[in-house]
Amino acid sequence: MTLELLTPAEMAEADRLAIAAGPFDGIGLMRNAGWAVATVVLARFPGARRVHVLAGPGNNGGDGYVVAKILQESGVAVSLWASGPPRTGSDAALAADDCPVPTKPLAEFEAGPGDVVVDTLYGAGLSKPLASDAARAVALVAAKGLPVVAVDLPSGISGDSGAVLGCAFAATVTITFARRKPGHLLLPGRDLCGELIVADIGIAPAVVEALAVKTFENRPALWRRSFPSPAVDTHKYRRGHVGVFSGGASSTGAARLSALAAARSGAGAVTVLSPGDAMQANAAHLTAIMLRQVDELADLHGFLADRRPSAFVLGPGFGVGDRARAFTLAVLASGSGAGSGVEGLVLDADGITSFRDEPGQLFAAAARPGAPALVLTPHEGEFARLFPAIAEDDSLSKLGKARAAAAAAHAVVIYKGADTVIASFDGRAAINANGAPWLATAGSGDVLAGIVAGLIAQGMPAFEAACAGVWLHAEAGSRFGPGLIAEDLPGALPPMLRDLFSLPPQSRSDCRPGP
Ligand SMILES: NC(=O)C1=CN([C@@H]2O[C@H](COP(=O)(O)OP(=O)(O)OC[C@H]3O[C@@H](n4cnc5c(N)ncnc54)[C@H](O)[C@@H]3O)[C@@H](O)[C@H]2O)[C@@H](O)CC1
Ligand SMILES: Nc1ncnc2c1ncn2[C@@H]1O[C@H](COP(=O)(O)OP(=O)(O)O)[C@@H](O)[C@H]1O
Ligand SMILES: [K+]
Repeated sequence: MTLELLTPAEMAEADRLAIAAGPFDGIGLMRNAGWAVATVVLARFPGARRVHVLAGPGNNGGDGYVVAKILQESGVAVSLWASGPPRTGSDAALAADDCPVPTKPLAEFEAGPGDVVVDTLYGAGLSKPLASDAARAVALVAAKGLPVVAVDLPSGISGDSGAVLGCAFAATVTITFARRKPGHLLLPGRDLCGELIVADIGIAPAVVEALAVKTFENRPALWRRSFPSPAVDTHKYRRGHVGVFSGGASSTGAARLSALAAARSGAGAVTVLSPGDAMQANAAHLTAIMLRQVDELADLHGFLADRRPSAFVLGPGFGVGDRARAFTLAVLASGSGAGSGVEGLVLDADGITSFRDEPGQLFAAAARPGAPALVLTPHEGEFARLFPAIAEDDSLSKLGKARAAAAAAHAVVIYKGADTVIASFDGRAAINANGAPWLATAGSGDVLAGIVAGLIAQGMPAFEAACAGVWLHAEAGSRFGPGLIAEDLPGALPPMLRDLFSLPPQSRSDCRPGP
């Protein structure tokens, strides 16, 4: 499956370019779309008592007229309910002229048990909350529990953001065209699409390539090519060395979770950097992971000089304050970012919160030429602390917010949640969709931070490492399932890694480098 996600505007441009390039004109693409939908309706609902096609005023409605015609010609009982006539001269008007099924006003829509609804009210062109006739149809279908086949998107869902404008259908199956849209993966859109089918309607790959899309679904094909694989003659320090900062005596567990995850992700060496008062607690619980006392900046500089770490995690259980800020800025000041030295810093939890009053200090340090890559891993609350203006901007989707934050911070931002978005300051972004609610458990984020740092330490570029880490973490949680606690996650990684290494080598990556 292709990874590119097209915004509705990009999809409209793809339609335009495809029509210009041929062989299909607008009505040709619409007929292909209608056929794809009718095929799904016939295959999935062979016993439908009646199919109700709800047609809107735009080209989404145009698809509906094609579907109604094909279904009626296939012997299905069809009712066609329209919210209004299509705009004169549009492809939808051509489709309506060619449709033998009489239309009835949407405001009078009725349906009964055993019926199926095809939703072609609004797709990519949804621009405002559903009007009363459409909202009434949504409520009636929900009350009767009828299956809905949504075309392009369930009406009411924004293709850009996945948000519900007013109200929306909850579809059993959604058929979209050429490529998925962000609203198919972002919540609540993802949930309301039901099963998602991407139909080929004759838009050539070259058309999509011409759009130079920068938004992707996060799947292994996006980053598999740069996933670190140990050379046969490697040694442990060539596999990267991660330093994980521990909190004080009463909060050491989070750092150890990160450290274990970094080791499981393949880093050759991991050291927990512990304050003196927590050395005993850490020593009692570490085996393969190394331990070093770091109280002052001078201790950190000693570690940097002696052990040449390639990535750090700072934040889990660390405590909020001056010390977190000083260590963060020292790490960001240390790296060469060019193959030797510190390649990256994953700043999580308390590390993020420590900069709530002076985010500019962090962002300037990350923007310094040659600085290690900064990866921020905020959940919603932490995001709002570091990026309050972006968090409050209701015009931005989660995708837009993550992108804006990454640009502001000169960082890779992993905006966590059930629909985690990974965004880079270079404009690339990916939406993750393989997670499961079992991941919502204390310490789960600490493990994610460790995986990402482990991958960066092994030489994976920060955006790819962030995407790979999010995917592995989510996959581990989903496969483990009920009963998951954070301690289980590092140990659940090896089967995922084995699967990754058994994938055939890719000849190309779908992830274009940034500018
Ligand atoms: N030839 C083409 O351009 C093709 C278009 N396709 C279909 O065309 C759709 C996009 O068509 P459009 O751009 O016409 O967009 P839509 O059909 O989604 O709706 C746009 C129209 O509805 C109005 N509108 C938006 N939200 C409204 C609301 N809540 N209440 C009342 N009116 C509202 C807009 O002002 C506009 O007139 C796609 O989703 C896809 O289903 C496909 O058939 C493929 C080919
Ligand atoms: N409902 C959910 N579905 C999928 N993933 C989730 C869900 N809720 C949380 N997660 C994931 O679990 C992790 C929780 O991280 P975080 O909130 O930092 O927890 P903690 O601070 O306890 O470690 C994140 O990676 C997040 O994306
Ligand atoms: K629709």
